[in-house]
Amino acid sequence: DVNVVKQVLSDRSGLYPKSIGNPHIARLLGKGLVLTDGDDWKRHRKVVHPAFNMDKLKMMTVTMSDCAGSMMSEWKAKMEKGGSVEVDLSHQFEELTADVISHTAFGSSYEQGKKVFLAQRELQFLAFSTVFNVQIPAFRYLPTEKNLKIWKLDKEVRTMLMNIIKGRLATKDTMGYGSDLLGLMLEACAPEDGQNPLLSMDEIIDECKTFFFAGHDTSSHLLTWTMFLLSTHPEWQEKLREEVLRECGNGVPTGDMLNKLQLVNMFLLETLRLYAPVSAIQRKAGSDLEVGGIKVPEGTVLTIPIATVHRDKEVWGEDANEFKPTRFENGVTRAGKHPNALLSFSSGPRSCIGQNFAMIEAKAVIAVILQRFSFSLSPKYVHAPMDVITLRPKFGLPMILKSLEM
Ligand code: HEM
Repeated sequence: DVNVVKQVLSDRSGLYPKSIGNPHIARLLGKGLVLTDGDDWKRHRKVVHPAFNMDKLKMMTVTMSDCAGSMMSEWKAKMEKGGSVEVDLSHQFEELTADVISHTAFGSSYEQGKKVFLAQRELQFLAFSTVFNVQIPAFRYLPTEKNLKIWKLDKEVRTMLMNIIKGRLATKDTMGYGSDLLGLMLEACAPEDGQNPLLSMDEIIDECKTFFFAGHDTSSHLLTWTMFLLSTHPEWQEKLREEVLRECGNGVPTGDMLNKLQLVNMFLLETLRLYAPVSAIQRKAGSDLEVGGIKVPEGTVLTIPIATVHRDKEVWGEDANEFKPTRFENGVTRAGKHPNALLSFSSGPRSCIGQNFAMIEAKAVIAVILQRFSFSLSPKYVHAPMDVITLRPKFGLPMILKSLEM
């Protein structure tokens, strides 16, 4: 029931704190924005918020398109006679979004940032390999082979991030903090008149780790499912290409140009509805409560089933299971029977802070691909969406791309 979902997600009084069962994930993100609650969360959100200011994000579009440009140059280099190539887009977008987040978060410190990303990725794989196991609290303190590896990697990530941050702080008087996500965050957290910085070194490190965790797979899967739907709806592929060429020509799209891509926007929203990269989120009851008329004891885990709400006929109409981007032509709040029915980025105070970043990135990447390539699904593709924390195609997304350049 979307009204019950709203009751939970719009709460500002701490009735429904976050619920994270896996201790490795908690360790992975530490005190970053995703896992904090209460006053700590408010302090973190205040510091991170300015980094996602729309004007700042628009300036990052060139970086995003440049990263996509390098990916497409590799496709061109592999092209066979006749100008076509088959690639696994799911894998390509994992690499691309890693590059984008490393560049936009760490700018001039990109090389070190990429190393952090790779170490953190390994840490993530180790943490997720136990996500569905029964959690025995004492196990996380035992020096098992896996725990030793996790502790070593964790220390490496921390040291690398601390060195990047210390470097920034050392050069702030001559070069400023920098205009990347890290620089903007350091600026917002700088101490005023001899007071302490808003976030400690450990908390800034945890925010950097959170950017990688929260902003990588999610963005990558949005691109993957968008390309899947564009290839299975060639008439939409044509319409979107026409719009991109009309608004952006053949050059690198600017933030303002991307803003005018209405059909692309509608297409992305419909993709987010049918293939939401995060298909469920969790909270717990902070005390004995009543939720949707049901008595819920303190500590009960509440799961918000985003994917189920997104296909609910009572909310979206009889065509809820159909792919129909035009349902968003009058905006997100009017697409369903409830204004808060699209939950891909959640809603309320704890909604995704990176949603504008993700939408701009998706528009920039899809626009430059449409400018240069037409594409169709490879016969090798097997439709098997798999939900492991995020929703991905189990066997990848093999796609045949054809160059549109003469
Ligand atoms: C298509 C891409 C994305 C999707 C679908 C997505 C989805 C979500 C969802 C559903 C939540 C709420 C989680 C919960 O309440 O348990 C969330 C929160 C969050 N997301 Fe995203 N996200 C995306 C991209 C990003 C990016 C690019 C970043 C940063 C670079 C980011 C950073 C965050 C952070 C920090 C939070 C926690 C916000 C808070 O609790 O105040 N996300 N995201």
